[in-house]
Amino acid sequence: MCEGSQRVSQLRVGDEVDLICQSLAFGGQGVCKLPDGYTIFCDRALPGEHLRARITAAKKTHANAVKVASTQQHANAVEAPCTHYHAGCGGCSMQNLAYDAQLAAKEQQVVDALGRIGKVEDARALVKPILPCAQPFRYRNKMAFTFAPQLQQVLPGLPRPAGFGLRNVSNPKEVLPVWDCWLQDETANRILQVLTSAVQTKRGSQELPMLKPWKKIKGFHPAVGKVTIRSGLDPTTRKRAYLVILHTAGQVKPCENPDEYTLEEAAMRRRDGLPLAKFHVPQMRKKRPKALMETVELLKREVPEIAGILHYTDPRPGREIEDSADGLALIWGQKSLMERLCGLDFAITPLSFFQTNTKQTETLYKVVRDAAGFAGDRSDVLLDLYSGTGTIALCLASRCRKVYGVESNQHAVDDAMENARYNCKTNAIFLQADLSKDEDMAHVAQHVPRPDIVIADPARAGLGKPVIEYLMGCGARTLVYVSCNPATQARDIQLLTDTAEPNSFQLESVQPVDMFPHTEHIESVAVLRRSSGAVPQP
Ligand SMILES: C[S@@+](CC[C@H](N)C(=O)[O-])C[C@H]1O[C@@H](n2cnc3c(N)ncnc32)[C@H](O)[C@@H]1O
Repeated sequence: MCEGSQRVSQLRVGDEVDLICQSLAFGGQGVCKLPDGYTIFCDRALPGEHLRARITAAKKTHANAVKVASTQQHANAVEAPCTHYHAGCGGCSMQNLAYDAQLAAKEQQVVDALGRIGKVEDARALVKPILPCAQPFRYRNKMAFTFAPQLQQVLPGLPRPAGFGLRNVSNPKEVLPVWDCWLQDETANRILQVLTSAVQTKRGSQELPMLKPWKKIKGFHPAVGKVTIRSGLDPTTRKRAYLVILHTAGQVKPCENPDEYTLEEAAMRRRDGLPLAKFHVPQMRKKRPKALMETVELLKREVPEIAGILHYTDPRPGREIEDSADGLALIWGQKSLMERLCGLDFAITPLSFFQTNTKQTETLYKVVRDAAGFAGDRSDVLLDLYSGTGTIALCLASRCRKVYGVESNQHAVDDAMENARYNCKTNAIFLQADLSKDEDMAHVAQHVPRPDIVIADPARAGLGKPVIEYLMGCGARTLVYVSCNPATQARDIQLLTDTAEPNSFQLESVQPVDMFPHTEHIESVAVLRRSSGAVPQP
């Protein structure tokens, strides 16, 4: 609602308007409406908040805005604890909303998507109360920070040094300096601080690869200069261990005749009886920038918890390591970590997906386990679609006769097989297939026996047509659909529960789980079942 007399046609970029935020949209922006129904999506607006906002983009259908100030005290507003949030950091979107209110807003988004997109009539009754995260800060085991040759100015008159940070919510071209991110632990923040200090030394600023090579590349996008910090659990010391991955564009080539493992790492892993991760990471070439090696020494000295440092070069900005491992090179230490989930040990590599909130993943998997409805006599065949490194399939394997995982990323499939061996799950099989392709889905259907239970945990795009068609005909009695996007989940639920289809499922419940407090991200687990009469015969 617009409290001023401004009309849509008059809205221009830079205008300020008084609004009341009605709800949160998927993506975390506040939804505000003008009297004629025109929608303004406003960053950082809280549901129910009266605010003044500045228009940043005005289109025919809607406008975007940033909050300038609250105009009335909001009942659920709290003081955000993080300094960077106040400065406009885009890493969190809701730190100044009380955690209970964040949970209520996320739960409501799941209900709304199910009703509006999924056309589910009794959506409110089917959505269970959202499960909160017991540790709402410092929960992420992986964060990426962007490098900027000039960070955003913190105060007028102060210099703009080089460093690492996160994008400004209202001006994504600017990278805000970040030294204490409340989403990751203190050790990861120490790594960030050491790296920023390294690029601010004279030699560092001249030689470090994230500064140099990208300048030579036409059309370079600065997002390519970044650092990823990942953590896992050292199985021998039971302490957190860290991988640092420096991403740059450019031409830093690995040596021609690389060993698959550093001798140091291989000896260490053999001694500890750990699996030698299968993926191939060449050692970085001998001639390395001096500043880089000084930074490595500094990191090792200042943060002894670091287990390995890698370098990823990519001439195509924005491409993720998971898409192509070609440019990955080991600078020092080990190239993978371990993490413990539901009593099993998993290898974490830079090449495959791993859930970023380890503790809350155990809550999520417990929901999946309880929803699966096992026969109880270990007779079930379970199919885990979009299986990543096999974590769900392996956590449930002891309750099944056989578990199958299907995943498009070959590195993740290799990790899953290694994880199965390491955890002695001899009834687990993992296949590589691109589930968006009919021929790959047909191949899976041919090689996997009729499943009793299917778990599907796709990326944000949801299930594709080949998967929906397979699910309708596969005969499984239960489908547990884990989603990080309530909109695509609701769209798929409508297709899977279409009563015009003889083999359709019935939606039993949807359980939202808060995996990512203070951010807009929403995870939900939908349970769909078929009555035995509707199960197609093979
Ligand atoms: C949200 S992750 C879930 C992974 C796993 N279930 C877990 O809990 O760690 C989605 C996975 O789907 C995989 N994926 C994405 N597109 C795919 C496709 N078209 N076919 C098969 N797998 C795909 C990704 O590589 C990723 O590992």
